[in-house]
Amino acid sequence: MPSPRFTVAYALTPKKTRSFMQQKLEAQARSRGITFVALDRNRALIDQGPFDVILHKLAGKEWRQELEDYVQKFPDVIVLDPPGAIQQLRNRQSMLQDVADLRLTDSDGQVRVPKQLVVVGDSSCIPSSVAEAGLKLPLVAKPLVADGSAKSHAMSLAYDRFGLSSLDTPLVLQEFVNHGGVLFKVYVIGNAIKVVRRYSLPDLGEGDQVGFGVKSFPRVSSAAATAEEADLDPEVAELPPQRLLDCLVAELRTRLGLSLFNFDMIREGGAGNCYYVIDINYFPGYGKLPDYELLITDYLVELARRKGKKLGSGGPALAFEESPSAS
Ligand SMILES: Nc1ncnc2c1ncn2[C@@H]1O[C@H](COP(=O)(O)OP(=O)(O)OP(=O)(O)O)[C@@H](O)[C@H]1O
Ligand SMILES: O=P(O)(O)O[C@H]1[C@H](OP(=O)(O)O)[C@@H](OP(=O)(O)O)[C@@H](O)[C@@H](O)[C@@H]1OP(=O)(O)O
Ligand SMILES: [Mg+2]
Ligand SMILES: [Mg+2]
Repeated sequence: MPSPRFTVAYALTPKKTRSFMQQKLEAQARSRGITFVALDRNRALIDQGPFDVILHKLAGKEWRQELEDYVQKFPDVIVLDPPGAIQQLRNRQSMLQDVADLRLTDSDGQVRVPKQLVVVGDSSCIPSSVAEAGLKLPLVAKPLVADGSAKSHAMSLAYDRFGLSSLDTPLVLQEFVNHGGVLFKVYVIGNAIKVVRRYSLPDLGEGDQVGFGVKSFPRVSSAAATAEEADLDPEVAELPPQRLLDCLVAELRTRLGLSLFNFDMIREGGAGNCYYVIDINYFPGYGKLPDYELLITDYLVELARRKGKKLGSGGPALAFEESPSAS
């Protein structure tokens, strides 16, 4: 009798499909009884399947409706993650609210969010709003909406109040926190947590780092280049305490209702135990994470176990295997 397989359908952008659906993931998953199936976006979702899991990162009301209809028809399907929960991360105000509410403080450190201000009105009011809110310059200006578009990643630094009114609204203005030029990307995959170091913006306010007006800056921390091997100051490079991360992740998983996300964390002054979460991303670039195929597969196997499915092996995890056989 053929061994039961666990079918994971995916609906991702072409860019995400390329970075995530690597051969090593498909091979690893197959060797443990899991089959990936690309959803056909030209056909109604409800006419496809059935599937055990739907992995997705697509925007739009239509897609959301399709998912809801599918869940009604197949209530046993696991949707990673529920669209309603993902929605919270698509706005940089609601994104950090759970971290702010958490007020996490223990013997290992504190976790905060930078002081921030949301401006939705005319940009001419930004200078007075900043003064009224008591925000300290320099500020990071971020588009309010984080919908994955290139525009939603267009960041600027405001060194002084001149030029603030030239910024595009709606936006979030966040106090810049000096952190030694390194940030920690904390990846969450179910119960698994992986932390990597990435280059970040240098500290501001010293020597030639003093700027004027408002300047845009590139996507410094999402580059594939990691700061893992770099010759960093050991204090700056020291990872956040594991216990603090465990506690933070457990809380965020519950509060956000998500199991696939990452967040950017910085350490104030590059030393000490005061941390800030500055960004949370749904279904981030796992493909850049070493051994991500093992972590994703482990999580899917765990989901199968929870569904009471005993998985048979689909063959060896050899990277040169052809596409998965039908279930
Ligand atoms: N409050 C802050 N203090 C200091 N540096 C910051 C702050 N906010 C952002 N940065 C720097 O700017 C970068 C971009 O900001 P952010 O992570 O919010 O943007 P993003 O486009 O959502 O990033 P991602 O590519 O991770 O989705 C951060 O990785 C960090 O280097
Ligand atoms: O493109 P990459 O692989 O770098 O992944 C990035 C991902 O883009 P993708 O979803 O198009 O893949 C981004 O998603 P959107 O906000 O743009 O939706 C965001 O999650 C980044 O934080 C990810 O970078 P990471 O944080 O993992 O370094
Ligand atoms: Mg970020
Ligand atoms: Mg982001």
